[in-house]
Amino acid sequence: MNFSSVQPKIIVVGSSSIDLVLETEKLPAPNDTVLAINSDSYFGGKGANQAVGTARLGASVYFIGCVGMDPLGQQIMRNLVNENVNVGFVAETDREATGTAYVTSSDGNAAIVVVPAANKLLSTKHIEDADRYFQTVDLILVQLEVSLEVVEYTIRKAKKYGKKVGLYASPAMKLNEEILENVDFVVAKSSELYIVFGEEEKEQVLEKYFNKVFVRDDTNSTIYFDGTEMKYFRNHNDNKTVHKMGMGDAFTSGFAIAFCHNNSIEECVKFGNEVSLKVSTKKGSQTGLPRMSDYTA
Ligand SMILES: OC[C@H]1O[C@H](O)[C@H](O)[C@@H]1O
Repeated sequence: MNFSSVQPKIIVVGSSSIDLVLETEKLPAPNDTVLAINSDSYFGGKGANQAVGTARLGASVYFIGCVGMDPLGQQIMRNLVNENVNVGFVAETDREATGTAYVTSSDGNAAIVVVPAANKLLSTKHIEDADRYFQTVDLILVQLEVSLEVVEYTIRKAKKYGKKVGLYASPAMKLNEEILENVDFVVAKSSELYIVFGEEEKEQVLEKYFNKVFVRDDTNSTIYFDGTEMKYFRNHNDNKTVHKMGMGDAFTSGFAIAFCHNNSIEECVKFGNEVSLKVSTKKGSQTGLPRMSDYTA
């Protein structure tokens, strides 16, 4: 794994939120009432998680998102600044509250309900305002917690300037061919593949989008097709896994950093898995994200 001395520049377009996590003995079944063992709040949102993930790994990161003009929005802004993420393009709105995610967590597994709120007000105008920065960065990262219109607009702008784009296809939705053609890598969950790609079988999807689609499951394994054979890598440590939330964002962050440093696809996947494993050892989507010093010291 090679980390060149050139600092990668990344724009992350996406959501930010406060995650309210209720820990329970078991995830409640429909119509159940269960008691929480404890409750806590963490910084989250797939966009902000990836902004923090890539910044901790040494990138210069611009986050483009939208928060409410409320105390939670201020906390998110302060956290991003503390994490060395540039917030010059984060919009603040008085029309919606800051996004939140309600999480029930048991045995490390999480059931998440996202309230997009201010995140859904992120518009193509906000992306346009950052136009000149798109020309200067190495990679743009997007996920699906902001409007599809914004995601598509971002990808088109990135391509206009010949920039690389990575997409974490979560929460899952059907992606159109234009998106799939124009992104350089897509991270998707195994259990949601049929939603993102329609009816196609996993093998078919991976072969069609070889070296482009990376499918993960919650045992922290990643599978892809390299043009010749299926490749499968797994980093797992049952004893240390306390929290599976945020593993996809962490994988995407690690993959993105390795990609910006021009490593092979295999190295990108291995590093993504490693970063994802780290985040699973602490509660919260951002807490356990590793720093570049963990790898270069
Ligand atoms: O990917 C994990 C994230 O999904 C949800 O958006 C939560 O905010 C959580 O931080």
